[in-house]
Amino acid sequence: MSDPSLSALGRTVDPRRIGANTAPAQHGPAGHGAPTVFDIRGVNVYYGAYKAVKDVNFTVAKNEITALIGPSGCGKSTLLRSLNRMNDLIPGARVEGTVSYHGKDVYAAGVDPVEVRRRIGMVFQKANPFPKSIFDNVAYGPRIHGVPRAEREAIVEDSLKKAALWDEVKDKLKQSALALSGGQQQRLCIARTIALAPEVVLMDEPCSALDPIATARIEELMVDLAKQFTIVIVTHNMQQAARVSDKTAFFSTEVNEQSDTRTGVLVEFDDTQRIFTTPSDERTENYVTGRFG
Ligand SMILES: Nc1ncnc2c1ncn2[C@@H]1O[C@H](COP(=O)(O)OP(=O)(O)OP(=O)(O)O)[C@@H](O)[C@H]1O
Repeated sequence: MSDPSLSALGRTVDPRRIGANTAPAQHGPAGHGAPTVFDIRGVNVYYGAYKAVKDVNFTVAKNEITALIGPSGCGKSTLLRSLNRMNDLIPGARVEGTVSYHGKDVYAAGVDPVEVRRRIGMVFQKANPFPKSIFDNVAYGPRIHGVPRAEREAIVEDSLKKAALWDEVKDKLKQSALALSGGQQQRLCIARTIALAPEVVLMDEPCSALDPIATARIEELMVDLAKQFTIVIVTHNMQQAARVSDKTAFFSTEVNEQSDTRTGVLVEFDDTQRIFTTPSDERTENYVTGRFG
């Protein structure tokens, strides 16, 4: 199991930890009272002088699926990327406040962003397999982290099984990943992410380019993966958030009249069921009932 204590975040990756199974845990109601993975406090994210999201506070519990929803431009992807320091790769992007992961600020001095991104993996909106074989796509991360070839084979099989793709590709592992369907490519990208034995998988609208059948497949997979991983998903699809997530964070935008800019704010964070049935904020109710957004 990946060492969740963040004392190791500044260290070079230990290849022996890659591919190690995370202990299965309960998903759903049994997850209540689960340990906190992220404690996000007073987070503001800027692009240059522009404040894209402000004063965000919520927690992410282990082995739960947390959905970030809200209208376009309210900062969902920006906030998601701040959880694993992916915004570091965007020139001018800056995070204020605290993103605490198992009690340690991921932005603290000495924390290695590469190790942060290994523990907190990410799946993007559009499947982005490398122009390599199916095997090499999944083996890539373990290979560059020094895992020996013999062990990589077991990791590839295990990751493809966890991503519910093994049965479809086990006889063509040497074929190009680019020949897979869109839904298969997205499951391959999930396999590639989990091959590094992360604890958390961040998903940025992972189904937006997929048809309803491929989407249903990924949704089933998410619920299954949450037994083993902690998942944070950005989705435009409210039904999807309602179907798969345990907790939902609803974001909206506030207009700054002087600068004529919009800044994302977290309106409400709660159990998904409550957000969709008895939200406490009128803005949330208007959004989930389709009156706004
Ligand atoms: N790389 C960037 N540089 C500058 N501004 C950016 C950048 N990425 C996002 N923004 C701005 O930050 C704000 C929030 O964008 P973000 O993509 O996080 O919102 P979102 O809620 O995920 O939107 P959508 O649902 O449309 O994907 C927007 O005003 C956007 O234009």
